[in-house]
Amino acid sequence: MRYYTAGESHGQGLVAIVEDVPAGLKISEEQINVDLARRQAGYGRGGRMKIEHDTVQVISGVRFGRTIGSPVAMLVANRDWANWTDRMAPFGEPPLDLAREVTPRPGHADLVGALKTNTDDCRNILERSSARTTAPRVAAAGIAREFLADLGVEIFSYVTGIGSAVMREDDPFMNPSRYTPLEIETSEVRCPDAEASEAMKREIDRAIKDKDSLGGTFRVIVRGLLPGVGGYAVPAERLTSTIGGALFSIPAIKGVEFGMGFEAARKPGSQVHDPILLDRTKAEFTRASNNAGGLEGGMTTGMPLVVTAAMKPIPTLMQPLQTVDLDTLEVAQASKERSDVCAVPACAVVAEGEVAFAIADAYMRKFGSDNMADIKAAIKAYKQRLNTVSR
Ligand SMILES: Cc1cc2nc3c(=O)[nH]c(=O)nc-3n(C[C@H](O)[C@H](O)[C@H](O)COP(=O)(O)O)c2cc1C
Ligand SMILES: C=C(O[C@@H]1CC(C(=O)O)=C[C@@H](OP(=O)(O)O)[C@H]1O)C(=O)O
Repeated sequence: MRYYTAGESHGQGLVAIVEDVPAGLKISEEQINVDLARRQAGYGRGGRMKIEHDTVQVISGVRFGRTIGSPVAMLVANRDWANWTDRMAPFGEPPLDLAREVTPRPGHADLVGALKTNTDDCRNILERSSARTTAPRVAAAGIAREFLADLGVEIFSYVTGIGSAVMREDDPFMNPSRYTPLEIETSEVRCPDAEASEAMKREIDRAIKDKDSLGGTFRVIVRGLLPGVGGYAVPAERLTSTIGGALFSIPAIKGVEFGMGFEAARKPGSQVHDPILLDRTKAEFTRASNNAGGLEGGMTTGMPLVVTAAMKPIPTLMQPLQTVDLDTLEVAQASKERSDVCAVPACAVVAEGEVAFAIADAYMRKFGSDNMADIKAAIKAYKQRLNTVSR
């Protein structure tokens, strides 16, 4: 299963096409819209989120609520397009008073993108490098999420830090299931710890006051995974690579850690690797700990997948940094677009979708891809074999 997207931040809308979708998968437009709304929320989001109310329009590949085995095409419209029709028109002449973007923002794609594509207007770059493009990605991920949900796999995320306000957890890798979705989603920063949530909001308030911006960290958890999904033999099939690459494809992601992550590099092996146990009542192998975060040798262990990612601070600053004017080549202040101050809670929702895609694709490689009934039959046979092995 894979997806493609097209669309600019202030164009008519954004399109996603999902390929390799098994037939017979139930799809709920409402559920996709719930995820689109979750992606728009979060303390610290900017004025654009008051304009947009993202909803998905499914254009192909679904009939009476179920996939039919063809690519699924989806559209998320830009409400803001109404304010940009002159400046973003696909055809015709640009307006005479068209303001070009010539003061590239440090930290955004503006300068390097303009150099690369030979333009003197950074708008051509920022329109597509904008994280607005994560809206169709979340819509597309809805297909992967429905696929996994149908197989008993659950994905959620929560924010673990914003700026210097960090949530303390005693053992996040062994027992990441103690937080309920309600606790997470009712927090304005999507953090289940009430005290940490308040500290994070204070941090964002301070950044707004200082005309600054913030990044942070979040964790994605996947439960209900079967062991042995992914691969050790072919580099591209290692889930560490596909999930890591998918997370790094999200704008502003600068770090990814599985389980104990970088901390593992500072500890001896005896304190890192997870002892193997046999649970005789369930006839399955299990682990005494989950420092690996659910992956060994590029494959799922059957323990929860625990992956943490770091997002850098938002590049657009209301007190802009120094840049160079591309027209005059003189010192200038970077452009000051309307902007989010912090988008870590939204980014975590985007990350859930990316992780869902990587895992859905690996499930289909292992269990088939044509239709849900065959996939479920293959999973049942696999579970029976594992059960026999451990008995
Ligand atoms: C959900 C989300 C919202 C974002 N909102 C903004 C924003 O409002 N303003 C901004 O300058 N950057 C924003 N960014 C970050 C930029 O898109 C990102 O830093 C930029 O594309 C450069 O890519 P890089 O950080 O990977 O180098 C956002 C990122 C995400 C994931
Ligand atoms: C539109 C979204 O995010 C945008 C990401 C973004 C950027 O530069 O990445 C800049 C802002 O857009 P605008 O310039 O229109 O205010 C954000 O609002 C969205 O997430 O839906």
